[in-house]
Amino acid sequence: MRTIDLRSDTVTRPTPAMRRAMAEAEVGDDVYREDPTVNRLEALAAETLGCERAVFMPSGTMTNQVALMVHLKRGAEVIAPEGAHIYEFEPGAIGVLSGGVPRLVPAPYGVPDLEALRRAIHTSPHQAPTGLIALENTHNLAGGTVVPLEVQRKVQEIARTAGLPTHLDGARLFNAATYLKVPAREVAAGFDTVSVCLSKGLGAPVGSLLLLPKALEPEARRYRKMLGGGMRQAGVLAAAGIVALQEGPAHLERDHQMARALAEGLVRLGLGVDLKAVQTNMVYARVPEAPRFVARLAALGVRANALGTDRVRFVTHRDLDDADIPQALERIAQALERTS
Ligand SMILES: Cc1ncc(COP(=O)(O)O)c(CN[C@H](C(=O)O)[C@H](C)O)c1O
Repeated sequence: MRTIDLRSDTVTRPTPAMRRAMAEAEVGDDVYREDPTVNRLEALAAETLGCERAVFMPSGTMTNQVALMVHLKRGAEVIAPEGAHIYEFEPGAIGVLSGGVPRLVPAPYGVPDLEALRRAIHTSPHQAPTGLIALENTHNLAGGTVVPLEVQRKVQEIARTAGLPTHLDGARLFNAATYLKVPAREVAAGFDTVSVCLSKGLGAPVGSLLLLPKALEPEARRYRKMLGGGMRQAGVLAAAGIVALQEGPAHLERDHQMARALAEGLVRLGLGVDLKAVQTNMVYARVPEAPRFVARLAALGVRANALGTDRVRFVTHRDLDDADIPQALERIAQALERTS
């Protein structure tokens, strides 16, 4: 029986084109900036996203945390939307690596409440100073939801007025661009730093990029090295990243359509799904005793992640066959029958 893996788009495997590029990659020592393929990837990413420079790193967590280290002084606050990955799933790194303090603001569907965000900016000497405003697009825990460009621009205006930098956790920036039907550079526009993952929906086996101004690059590279992210012949990985940037975005619309079909099927099965939140490649469903349900589902050959006791996340991606979603729905129905 074919296992249908809906745990995350991080499970995507390198394509044959990526493997060929990896095998043929020209390499050098990237710590000395001599890996031609890493240099090509970084130049391509900066050009694609309309930023001055890009730094290749092993993970999205590292790109986010290096950005926070560049922006934040110890004891400064980073304002972020509730459920932000930089707070929820980068295990305490904010406090450990940058000495920053998270200040979460309400963000229904991942869209920050602008009034709450304005109020969260500290100026009193009795409080931690605000050092950064961060957004997440798409927003993972909110459901893979998209922050509208005009909201991003309003947040950037608030930050500018307050003299604050901005960071975008754009792990799934290309999913947001696909949903908005705009070039990726429009989603990245206006932020001081932007993280973009190659290893999720774009399909690369490893890696993320931190997009940033030239002036911040030396510090970002120093922090990357400090964290052990200085890589040697990383062109083998960057070669796949180039293919992912060039070919990956075209597959995302299908991922979104599969998620929509899955969501509608789950509703038909009686599960609680907020269809308004199903905008890209994620579906969150309310399922009683979620961990037990996920275990039963795994025994039926469908893998998904339980969040807490009553939510299950399903994520679609390019490695799924067209038959996988209908097949997954059949197996989900079986798993549900076993509970009744
Ligand atoms: C918005 C966002 N920003 C950053 C990251 C970190 O990327 P990696 O460190 O896993 O490369 C993730 C990974 N998300 C992973 C997933 O969704 O399966 C897990 C939760 O960490 C993310 O969703």
